[in-house]
Amino acid sequence: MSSIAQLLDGKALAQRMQAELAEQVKALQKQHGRAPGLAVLMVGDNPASAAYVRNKERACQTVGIVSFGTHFPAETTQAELEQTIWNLNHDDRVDGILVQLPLPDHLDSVALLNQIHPDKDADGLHPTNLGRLVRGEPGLRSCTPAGVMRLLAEYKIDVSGRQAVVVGRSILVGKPIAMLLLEADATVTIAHSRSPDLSALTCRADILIAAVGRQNLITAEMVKPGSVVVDVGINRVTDGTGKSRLVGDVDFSAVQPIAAYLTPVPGGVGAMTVTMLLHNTVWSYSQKF
Ligand SMILES: Nc1nc2c(c(=O)[nH]1)N[C@@H](CN(C=O)c1ccc(C(=O)N[C@@H](CCC(=O)O)C(=O)O)cc1)CN2
Repeated sequence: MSSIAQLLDGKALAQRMQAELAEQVKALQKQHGRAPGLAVLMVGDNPASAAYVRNKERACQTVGIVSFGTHFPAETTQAELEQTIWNLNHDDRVDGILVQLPLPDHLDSVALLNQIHPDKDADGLHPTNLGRLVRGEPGLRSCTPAGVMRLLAEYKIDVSGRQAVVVGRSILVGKPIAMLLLEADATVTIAHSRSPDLSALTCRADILIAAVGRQNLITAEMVKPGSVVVDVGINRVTDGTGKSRLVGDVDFSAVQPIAAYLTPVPGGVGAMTVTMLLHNTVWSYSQKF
């Protein structure tokens, strides 16, 4: 008899966490006389980025974080953005700063992220915070990877001593999630576009993290029966009728009868990303007192 994977419901967990954060923010505001503040820098008119930024601003409102939205035209220069970050670094009302990615091609995103003060680095992408992560020290953790770990913990999925395979090596997801899994005592393999025989690696995984951004990259044959499959992919596809929808990197319907746990897209990891950003902003604020 075949069973079906239990879905890891990121949307429900994100809602519960936001309710808790709202209580925490209310108490902190009462105690310290101001609410935490988050500044989101968006450059250009990428429609997906604009939607994510709107979601972030709405989520701030939900939990009582003050959001300082800054939307710049696509032709904004590196120097102008660096000046803005300098101002935000020195603004006492601002506890978290993030630069919505991707940026237009003429901008150097790495150089820009490096300008954010590490204590206000709400996305956890500054070299200091990535260094703290590697050293296992407290610090701001990247939102999507932290959301994955929170989701696994919620479902009491222990990764200690288990084989984890991360497919993808981005700074935003692949590398930090690998470090978080390692910190939680998993045996971690990072696979990428140059890894030969990807299936041989993924089939060994007790915990499989797909973070590439390619629809149906992970097929049923690539999944170990009874494993935990976490889909971090966000791919917008258009069907025959012209309707667009969001899918992950995992062939969901084929993998669902094989895995023990599986994250849906949407409603899985993506739903946790914004909540972890709010969590980071409140954490940065709390560190000041
Ligand atoms: N500075 C950053 N830029 C980007 C990040 C990031 O973490 N920091 N990640 C992505 C985009 N992103 C946040 O910015 C993000 C992606 C997806 C979701 C999300 O809620 N997904 C939902 C579905 C939403 C929908 O229907 O469109 C889900 O999967 O359930 C939130 C945030 C790239 N840029």
